[in-house]
Amino acid sequence: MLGVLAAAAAGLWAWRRWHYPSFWLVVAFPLTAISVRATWRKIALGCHLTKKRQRFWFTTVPGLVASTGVVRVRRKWQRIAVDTKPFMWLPKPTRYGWRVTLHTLEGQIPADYADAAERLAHSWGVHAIRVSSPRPGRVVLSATVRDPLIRVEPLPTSPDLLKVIVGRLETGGPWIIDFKTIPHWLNAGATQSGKSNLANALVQGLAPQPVALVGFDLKGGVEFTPYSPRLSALSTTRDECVGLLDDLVALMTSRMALCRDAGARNIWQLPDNERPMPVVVLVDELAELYLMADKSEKDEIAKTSTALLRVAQLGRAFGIYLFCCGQRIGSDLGPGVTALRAQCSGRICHRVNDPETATMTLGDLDPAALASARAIPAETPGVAIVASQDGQWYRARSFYVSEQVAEHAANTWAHLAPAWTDVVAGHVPQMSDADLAELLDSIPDPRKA
Ligand SMILES: Nc1ncnc2c1ncn2[C@@H]1O[C@H](COP(=O)(O)OP(=O)(O)OP(=O)(O)O)[C@@H](O)[C@H]1O
Repeated sequence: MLGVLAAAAAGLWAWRRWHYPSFWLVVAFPLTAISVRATWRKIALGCHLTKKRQRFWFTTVPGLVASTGVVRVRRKWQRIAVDTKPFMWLPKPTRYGWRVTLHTLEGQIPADYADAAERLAHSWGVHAIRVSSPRPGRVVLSATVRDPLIRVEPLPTSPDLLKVIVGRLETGGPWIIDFKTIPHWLNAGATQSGKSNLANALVQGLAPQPVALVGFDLKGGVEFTPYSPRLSALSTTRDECVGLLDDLVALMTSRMALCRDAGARNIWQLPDNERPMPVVVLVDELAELYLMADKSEKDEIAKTSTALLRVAQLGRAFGIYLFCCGQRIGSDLGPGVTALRAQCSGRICHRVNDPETATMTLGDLDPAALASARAIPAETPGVAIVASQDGQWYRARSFYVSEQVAEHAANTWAHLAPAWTDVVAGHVPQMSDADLAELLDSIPDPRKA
């Protein structure tokens, strides 16, 4: 008997160890679902999610004090106030845990459940609970049993232009940076938080696409110089930055004229053979563009700041996109930064040292997002809070892309880098849709690299 039990336990352990997804579905999830349903009343009470409602109560021993300790029962049938829990549907399994729909009680809003999320997670012993509301009166609790971002496996490359899969969301879905939907991005984080790794993932993803890449690297060029074969332009000093920004503004003005003459509102409405190549501008250490060593730099900084802001304001329609990285992106750097931040709807906040940076990067998001950003541990570089236009925020982690891998991609696809003078002169049209589809289909899968 003992031998059979030991063999069964060893079998279950091996099953869990070698094929967790099927073990979760067949063994662990049904037990978890039963336990979630069985404990809901007590947990809802402990998390203050119940409401008092009048109910008929039957007691076999009139005269005793009822279990709530409040009501003295005099008759067998009595109308008393009882704690009612929100109605819970059956939990459903997900890739990393489970989710369940609840009916809110009168006067409750999804924020009440979001406030209680941490208590719920501790009560059920899960990694995290996220709250969403698909429609009024319903709240969905999504539980992740284990942190899915401890280890992230690469995904296939995206088959679309200007779309790069850079990591995974905590939901298990891909973390996509899509410049066509969200043209400008801010990527903030303390040192060693994973900002450069994300930029590497972006370079690796964009290198095989027909886009012109431009780098601003005021860390003396240490970050982007290895990728220079695939960059059409790279500036590493303040002077070079001013010149390159002038080029970008001139490029934008000429594209504006092109669109106006063709009666188009943006470059994507132009015919195939006239559409210019999109430009992605990567900025590392944004603050350096705004820092003033002495007063003689004041005019130069004002010029840089205005040009960058113009690119951010008007670039979207004319195929110029920004990806700005920095340790601090605060208002103390001047009004130019605040205005630029307002134009960047894509926000990525890696681990930060001070709550202020999280607030500055993630803006007026849900306070839970700020708390989550501050709680990112140093042991998991690359984990970030990502906010985009859908108003939702997600925990996500970038794939690990070493400098060598990104450099290899930059060298492999160096022939796709157009000369900057040609881009500025408008001599680099975008490929036809058929050629573009063929090129994007030919990109090798990074999982096989
Ligand atoms: N997604 C990830 N998975 C695993 N390791 C990562 C990931 N992202 C970053 N790292 C590791 O964390 C360390 C710091 O990353 P990175 O250089 O990108 O940080 P950073 O924020 O750019 O730092 P700094 O501002 O000092 O340049 C590196 O050793 C890198 O290999």
